[in-house]
Amino acid sequence: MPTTRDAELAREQAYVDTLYTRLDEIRETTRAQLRQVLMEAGTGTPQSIVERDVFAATHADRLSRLDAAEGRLCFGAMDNVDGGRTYIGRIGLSDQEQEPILVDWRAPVATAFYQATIADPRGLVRRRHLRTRGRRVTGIADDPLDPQAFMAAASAGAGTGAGTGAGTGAGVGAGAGVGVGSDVPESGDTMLLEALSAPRTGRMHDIVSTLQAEQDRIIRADANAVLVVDGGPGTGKTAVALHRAAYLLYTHRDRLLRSGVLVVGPSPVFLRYIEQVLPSLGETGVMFATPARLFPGIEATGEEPVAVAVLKGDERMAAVIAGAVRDRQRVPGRGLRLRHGEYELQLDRDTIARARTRARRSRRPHNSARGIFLRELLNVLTNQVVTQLPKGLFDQEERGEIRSDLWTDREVRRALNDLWPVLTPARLLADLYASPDLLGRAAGTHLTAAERALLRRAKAEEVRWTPADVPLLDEAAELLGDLDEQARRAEERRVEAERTAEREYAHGVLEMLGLNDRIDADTIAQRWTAPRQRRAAAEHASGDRSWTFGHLIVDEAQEVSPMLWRLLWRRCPGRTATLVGDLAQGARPGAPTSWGELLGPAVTHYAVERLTVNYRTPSEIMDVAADVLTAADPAAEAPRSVRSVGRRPRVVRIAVSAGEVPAGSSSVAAGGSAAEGELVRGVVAAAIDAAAEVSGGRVAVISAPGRVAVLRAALRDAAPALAAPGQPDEPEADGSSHARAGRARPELDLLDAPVVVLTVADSKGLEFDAVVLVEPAEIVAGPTRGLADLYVALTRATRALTVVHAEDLPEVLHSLSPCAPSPSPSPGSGSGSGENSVATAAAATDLERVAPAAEAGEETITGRQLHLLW
Ligand SMILES: Nc1ncnc2c1ncn2[C@@H]1O[C@H](COP(=O)(O)OP(=O)(O)OP(=O)(O)O)[C@@H](O)[C@H]1O
Repeated sequence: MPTTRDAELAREQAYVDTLYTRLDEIRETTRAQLRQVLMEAGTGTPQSIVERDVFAATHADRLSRLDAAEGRLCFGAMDNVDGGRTYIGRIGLSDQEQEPILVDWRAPVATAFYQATIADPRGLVRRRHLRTRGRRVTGIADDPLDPQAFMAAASAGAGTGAGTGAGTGAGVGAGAGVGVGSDVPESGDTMLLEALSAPRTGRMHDIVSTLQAEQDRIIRADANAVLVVDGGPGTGKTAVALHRAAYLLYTHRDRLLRSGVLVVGPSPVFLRYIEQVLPSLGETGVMFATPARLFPGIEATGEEPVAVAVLKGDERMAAVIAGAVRDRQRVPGRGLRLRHGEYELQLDRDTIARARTRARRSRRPHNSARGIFLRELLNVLTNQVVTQLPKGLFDQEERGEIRSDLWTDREVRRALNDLWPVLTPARLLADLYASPDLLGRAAGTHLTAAERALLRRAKAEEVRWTPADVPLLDEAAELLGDLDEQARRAEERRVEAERTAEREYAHGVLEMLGLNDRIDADTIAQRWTAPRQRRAAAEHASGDRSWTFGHLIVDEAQEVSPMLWRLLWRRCPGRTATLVGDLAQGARPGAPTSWGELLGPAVTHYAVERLTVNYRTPSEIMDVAADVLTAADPAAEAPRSVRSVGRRPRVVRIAVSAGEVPAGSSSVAAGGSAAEGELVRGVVAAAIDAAAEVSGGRVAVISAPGRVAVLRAALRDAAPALAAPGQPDEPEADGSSHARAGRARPELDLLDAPVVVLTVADSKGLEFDAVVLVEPAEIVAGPTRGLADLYVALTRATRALTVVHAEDLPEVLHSLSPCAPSPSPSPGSGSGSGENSVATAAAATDLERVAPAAEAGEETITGRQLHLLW
């Protein structure tokens, strides 16, 4: 017998059917309009061509947004006090009479959907969530928002969590979730819990249907300011930042499509992890970059010791670079003597100094002020030649000839070039690192001798740029100015990139319209100028250092060094930015402890919004992580986990016979001692076990950098189906700095593997169903902020954490020690029991025979080179 709920489902299905029918109609109309525009020959007046291109771009844009809305087109509805109902979806739709039938989630009216609570119902009596699969409505969840209805629902569905005032986030109980057809009402919390408990796919998804009130407020905050979104791990900072980008592009579309939005994230793997979110929301006008790629033409893949990266990020380096540029504008103590043919010429110290002052006063960058300097000195030299000529006064034309003779004279030219050379940023920096004299003069009193020694590189040719070099190159470029040649090449690269992008785009459009056989992509790409403009923002940034963005979004902002901030503000001089981060996760030794300190004097006005609910890490794991946070900063507050999974972290201790040294980069690199072998086998077994536990989900093995290569190789041997085939063996076990040379970026495949081995730095911002954490003591003892790194590693898992160690656990992990209450997996966890792998048996055996570890050997994972410090 059909229930009320079945009737409700049928009613919602009918409405959703109407929406999809309308979506199909609009799509078909748009497709037809686009087809018509594309088939026009385009031989009219320039104005008509421009108009046609603008139409084409508008239709194509609209079509791609309509396509992106296909999945979960409508996900909710609001019942208003006046009896009306408003449906909320990924895009706005109107019927044939232009009456709205679906409201875009970003429209002002949709705010109530996310923010209404029982205490503040915002004119609503009920919020309804729709669960859909394809075009089918499979579930309904209601949040009653008027108190009487709430009481009624609460007594009808006691224990389901109905009416907890969804939108408040925390407090979702485990085990909620009711299938279709049940008469027990579901709430918005059920939907949230479902989303949070779903297996991870290696890619972040949009959260538009379950956004929480505190998140929504941030997304809709004023665009014209610097907004800091602060929050612990898993609080949705990244998700919020991306949804904010989509919101800003919707609200300020014209302005932001012209100038673009720049999103900076910590690593290529991270960018790959988030790349689908904005397209799934129908937005593409965003440029993504890692700090290593913010200087056009350079991909900074080198690595260097943490202390060097930290020094390069120090604001004093701005003065050093400025000093280096000034130092290359030389005035020799005794002036210059030159021979030009039969003429003896002389430039005394004062003359050169005067020319230099005049050039500097122009306030032009070095390479363009050079013209003034050279002109001054060539004039002086020309005069000297003229006065030595018997003929006396010369007219302008003859003087000009003398000048160009002087300039083509190799000796004269070399001497003048030496005084004020043409410089590229790369040349300036490479010379600086290679020469103690240059560095000494440039640094003046800004750096100590020990700091100068840190920057020193053996030979200029060996320079491989690191991420920390990028802001220095940019700083230098700012002071040096463009070389004509450089600018020309950059422009060529940009035009080529645009052409390729247009061809691909046109190809996609033709495929979509089924016009492949009637018109070719090149023809469209050539005549279609509007998309070129549309794509220009993103394309420009990779080839044009001077491009400025309309909005800047920085993820993991706590890692940004003062020098990198200088670069970022040059890219976004309007200072309209969303900066998301967590100071407690900062890896940089001596990192600032407040946002004010981190942002420095360049940003005097900013607002901080705090997210407090952890949507990722279950409470069983977060309890352990919270101890680490407290040890690092007793005043810090850990975010509250929104759910528990009934599974405590598992610990596998590898028994080591006395006398065997458990850790050490050299033994690790070489494949190691018997103890190392045991540890590696234990880790691989735990990873296989975890993969079985989260079947279909994702597992990360997180270790100190020195172990990554060995663990990857061992995993590939033991379980090739689980390891990514192309996993890079970086960073090198020997700690060499040539880690990523010449690779076709295989690290990007990492997210597609069921099990990946990562350093803490590479795992930043990512999440996995299960994490196997290797030798936490090594992570704590690393060259970055060890406790912060441990905190990051512990908070990556959505379901299961296994710690494998041979050394003693760090004191902060006391709750995991065998003496602490319930260290072993709790019964009924739905995991660990009865898995078919050897690993479970091995783990159990190891736990049983917790042998006293050998005295921890000398810590050898030291001075690791790290590429993630900016
Ligand atoms: N409202 C929500 N609905 C569904 N899922 C959510 C919601 N908020 C956050 N999540 C999920 O929680 C997880 C953590 O979010 P996110 O990665 O944005 O956190 P974060 O604060 O950036 O974490 P970290 O600081 O560790 O990088 C993601 O899977 C995200 O999709």
